[in-house]
Amino acid sequence: MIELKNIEKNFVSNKKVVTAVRDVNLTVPAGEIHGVIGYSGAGKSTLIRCVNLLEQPSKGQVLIDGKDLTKLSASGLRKVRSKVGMIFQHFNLLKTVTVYENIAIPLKLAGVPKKELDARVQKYLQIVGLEDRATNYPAQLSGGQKQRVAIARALSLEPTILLSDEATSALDPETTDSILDLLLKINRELGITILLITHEMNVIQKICDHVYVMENGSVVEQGSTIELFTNPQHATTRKFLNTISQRQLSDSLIDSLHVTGDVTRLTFIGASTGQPALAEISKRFAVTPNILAANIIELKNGIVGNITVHLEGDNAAREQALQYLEQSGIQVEQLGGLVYA
Ligand SMILES: Nc1ncnc2c1ncn2[C@@H]1O[C@H](COP(=O)(O)OP(=O)(O)OP(=O)(O)O)[C@@H](O)[C@H]1O
Repeated sequence: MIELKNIEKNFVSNKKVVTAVRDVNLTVPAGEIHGVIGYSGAGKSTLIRCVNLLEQPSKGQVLIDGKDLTKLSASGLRKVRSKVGMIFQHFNLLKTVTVYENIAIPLKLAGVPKKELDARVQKYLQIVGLEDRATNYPAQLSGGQKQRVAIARALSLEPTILLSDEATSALDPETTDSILDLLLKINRELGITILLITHEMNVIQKICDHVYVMENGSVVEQGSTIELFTNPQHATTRKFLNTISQRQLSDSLIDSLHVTGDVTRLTFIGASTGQPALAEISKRFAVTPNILAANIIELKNGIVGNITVHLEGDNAAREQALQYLEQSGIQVEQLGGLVYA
């Protein structure tokens, strides 16, 4: 379990104090995957580097499995740090040695006996699917394969926690997916707790249980991934969600669709995604729903469907139809400022 309590980090740059992280609190229970998302400069890297004290926080406490890292001796800190692996955007592999040595060297430094060392390297190369690449050099591997080696290197020290600093940001979408699948597999099969930072909403969507949105050093919104995808509160969260599915239709798009009435967004969560809700309101009330946009988003812990409709019908019929949808567990939200004439 990771607990950050009131973490603040200040840097002095050109005689000015820059507060990179301010009063951040977060708890990642054992076995979960939590993600911190934010734009460049939000403070994500500084925050994640505070977790293993690569950055010493200016204020606050960092607890790993209940132990406050800021209060430990150097040897105590080394012991707790060995439970915390880390992977990076640019992989940080040694270029002049083989894949095998990249994994073996940190094990030697950690004092793992030679006999066990070989078994560990083979085991983790197999877990990341690179057992046939042991004698290759990093230059002979693709970006995705390099990240797999970095993951094997981190796992071979058998941590309980993995920190991921933009691990997929240098990869194409398909390779990103395969690395995210690998992170999910090690979370599920090895029970490893993961805290990641990213600027990509699809990373949050695919593997996170819980999300923190960061801006100017602070967490401006947090919640379960499903909560954030269905009921975002902060403008920055909404902007990130727009990168996955367009939440708001612009006035010009509505005009171009010749829509003259209400535009309503319906959000279906879990079981409600299977309901024939639009067919039902057409049958029950004197309304005609025209679908303007629709999508379905698969999250780690569920499915969220969105349909944006233009609902035709008189005021009373539309009100009854929307009430019926809400009573069926569907979230109803009016978009734009258009009022039915
Ligand atoms: N060593 C440092 N000295 C001075 N200022 C720093 C230092 N490291 C980070 N900062 C400042 O702290 C703020 C947060 O930076 P940080 O790298 O943590 O953000 P980020 O969200 O990870 O952004 P990016 O994704 O671009 O790395 C920025 O204003 C940055 O300039």
